[in-house]
Amino acid sequence: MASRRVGFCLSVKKRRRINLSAFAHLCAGRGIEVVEIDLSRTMDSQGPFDIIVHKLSDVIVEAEHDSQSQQLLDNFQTYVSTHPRTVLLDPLPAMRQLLDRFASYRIISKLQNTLQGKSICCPPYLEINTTDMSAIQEAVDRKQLTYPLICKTRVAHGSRSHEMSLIFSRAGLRDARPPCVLQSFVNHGAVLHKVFVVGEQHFTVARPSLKNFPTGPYDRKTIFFNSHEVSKPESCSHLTALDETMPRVPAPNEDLMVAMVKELRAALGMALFGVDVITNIDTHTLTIIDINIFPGYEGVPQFFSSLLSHIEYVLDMSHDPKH
Ligand SMILES: Nc1ncnc2c1ncn2[C@@H]1O[C@H](COP(=O)(O)OP(=O)(O)OP(=O)(O)O)[C@@H](O)[C@H]1O
Ligand SMILES: O=P(O)(O)O[C@H]1[C@H](OP(=O)(O)O)[C@@H](OP(=O)(O)O)[C@@H](O)[C@@H](O)[C@@H]1OP(=O)(O)O
Ligand SMILES: [Mg+2]
Repeated sequence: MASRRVGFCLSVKKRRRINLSAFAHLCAGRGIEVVEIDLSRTMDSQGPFDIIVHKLSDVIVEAEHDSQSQQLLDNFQTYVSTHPRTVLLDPLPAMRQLLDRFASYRIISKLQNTLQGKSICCPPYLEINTTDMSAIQEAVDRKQLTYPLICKTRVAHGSRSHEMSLIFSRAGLRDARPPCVLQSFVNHGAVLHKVFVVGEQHFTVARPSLKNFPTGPYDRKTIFFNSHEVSKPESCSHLTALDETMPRVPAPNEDLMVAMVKELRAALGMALFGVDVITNIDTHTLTIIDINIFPGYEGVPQFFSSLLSHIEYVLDMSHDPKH
């Protein structure tokens, strides 16, 4: 079998975390060569590639205000468009939707309609584009969003996108920093499930999450936090500590997760993504709070073997004359 080449285009942080040399070793046993792409060099000099696995979200976000990142992105895009036989995991337009929380919550809301009757939902939310306080207050009232509200930046990826706040009353709305999403906080017993998707497969891991709060509004100062302080495996924050007497919420139903992942894969047109779900402690409704591009897959020992099978599957399909 002729050797096949997989290019990886990742940030320094991601490369450090992922241990690419271990994956390269696994691939070598299947006649697949792994190449780390250096975006600052010409792509042609590093190719050819049968497939490119990337997480260009940082570069795309930076390209908005940085011409050097824009140049790197242009070079990458030129290579991709002049090499149509190179498969991209995942396609850039598909990935771009998830850089914008406005777009991703629209996708989740649609899914709620597609999976009607299956007890899956998206928390009620608003897209905020204005600094006009009275307009924000009026929109919150009109949409009947319940307090507390969680405020998330419109940009969904990159270091600044994880700074959030919990707003407890109308007065607290002044702490919202547009453009952002205001979303009703859903009590879920401080447990989050991360559903990590790799093509046809998915893996679910439990993580710490924000604790329950009494339904508002009430007079309390806005809490500012970084999402990575509350929902990483090692997170240990006063915001996640739950009262011992609180009943435990059931784990999400697996059939429901299968249906959710299938619909989302089709809706997104992506293979490598993560869905963060919580279970409403009152209604037991599965609630989708976030979708992430190429997440960390921490706690998924099968990630490498699963990624390799997916790459092989995609390459076989792309060489099959019937496709
Ligand atoms: N609507 C909600 N109701 C209750 N808790 C929520 C809600 N949305 C978010 N959270 C809590 O806030 C945390 C961060 O939210 P979210 O996943 O949207 O942030 P993120 O920065 O996109 O995270 P990630 O690092 O997974 O991309 C969640 O892990 C969860 O604990
Ligand atoms: O920090 P990790 O590596 O584990 O992965 C995180 C990833 O960072 P990365 O850039 O290193 O992939 C984040 O990406 P950015 O939003 O910052 O772009 C985001 O997708 C998180 O959801 C991931 O956490 P997880 O969902 O897996 O807990
Ligand atoms: Mg996210």
